[in-house]
Amino acid sequence: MFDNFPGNLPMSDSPLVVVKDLHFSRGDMPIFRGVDMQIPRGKITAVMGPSGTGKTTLLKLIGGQLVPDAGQVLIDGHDVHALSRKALFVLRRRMGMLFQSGALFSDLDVYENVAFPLRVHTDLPDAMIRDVALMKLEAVGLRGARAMMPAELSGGMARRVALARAIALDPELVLYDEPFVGQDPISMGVLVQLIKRLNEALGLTAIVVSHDIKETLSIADYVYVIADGEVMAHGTPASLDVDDDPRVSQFVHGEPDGPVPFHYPAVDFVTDILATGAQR
Ligand SMILES: Nc1ncnc2c1ncn2[C@@H]1O[C@H](COP(=O)(O)OP(=O)(O)OP(=O)(O)O)[C@@H](O)[C@H]1O
Repeated sequence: MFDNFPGNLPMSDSPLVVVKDLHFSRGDMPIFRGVDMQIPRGKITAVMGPSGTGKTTLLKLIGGQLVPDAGQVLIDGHDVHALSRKALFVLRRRMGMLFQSGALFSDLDVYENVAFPLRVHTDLPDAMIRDVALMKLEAVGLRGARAMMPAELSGGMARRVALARAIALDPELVLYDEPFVGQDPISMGVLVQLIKRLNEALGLTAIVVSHDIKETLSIADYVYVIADGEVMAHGTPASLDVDDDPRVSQFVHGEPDGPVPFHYPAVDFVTDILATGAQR
């Protein structure tokens, strides 16, 4: 009876997430013009591309926070945008999200931040919540910091607590949006390894959106590069490294100059400067 309920976990080699001919616009600005992707199970897939290309938007479409104009996102065969609210809620429990803006609750200590999703989404007794929360904090190396308040944490520690919270419900799929942003090289290295280790230990499927090309490629099993509303390239890090498309090469090697423009589309600069009147 519940065979096709999104809470079920069929074992399969098929991709966990399939994005089919996705179209999405913001007002009259097209963001995606037919994006296709397959996110393999149990692997880390990186989504990269120039700034403003829609990577965060893509994660929100996958998570069901945004609705596409056309096309589909299938998670384990379930069309995310065709689900009832209840079924989407159940499906979301199988996803952990570590968003750039996903700040910790500043009035809850570290322990309560990690326990929060368990309290909201489960009926577990307190003793079990404690075990799970401490296990997740142990996994990110911060069991000893359980009584600290978010304001007392370094940026790296805060990101690790947010990660512990994101995996509190044992998600199958974790969406990371710029997990390394604002980190010093040491805490960045710690986070990179942590994401890799957690993925292996918990058999997670991860989608990582990041500008930190070197770090992300060092842990990614597969990479999609998106630009101009489309998938520009995809493959393993090694195959992209030797891709001779200059746009892919510019991106993968982090070169500032190349075919991928630095500027957001705008009218000609001189025309803009010479324009008169009060317009901005
Ligand atoms: N709430 C919103 N309303 C209108 N436009 C938006 C909104 N959020 C994002 N956009 C626009 O959608 C486009 C894609 O944004 P998005 O944040 O997905 O890009 P990104 O690739 O994640 O960027 P970055 O790498 O710089 O974080 C941008 O042009 C942005 O200005």
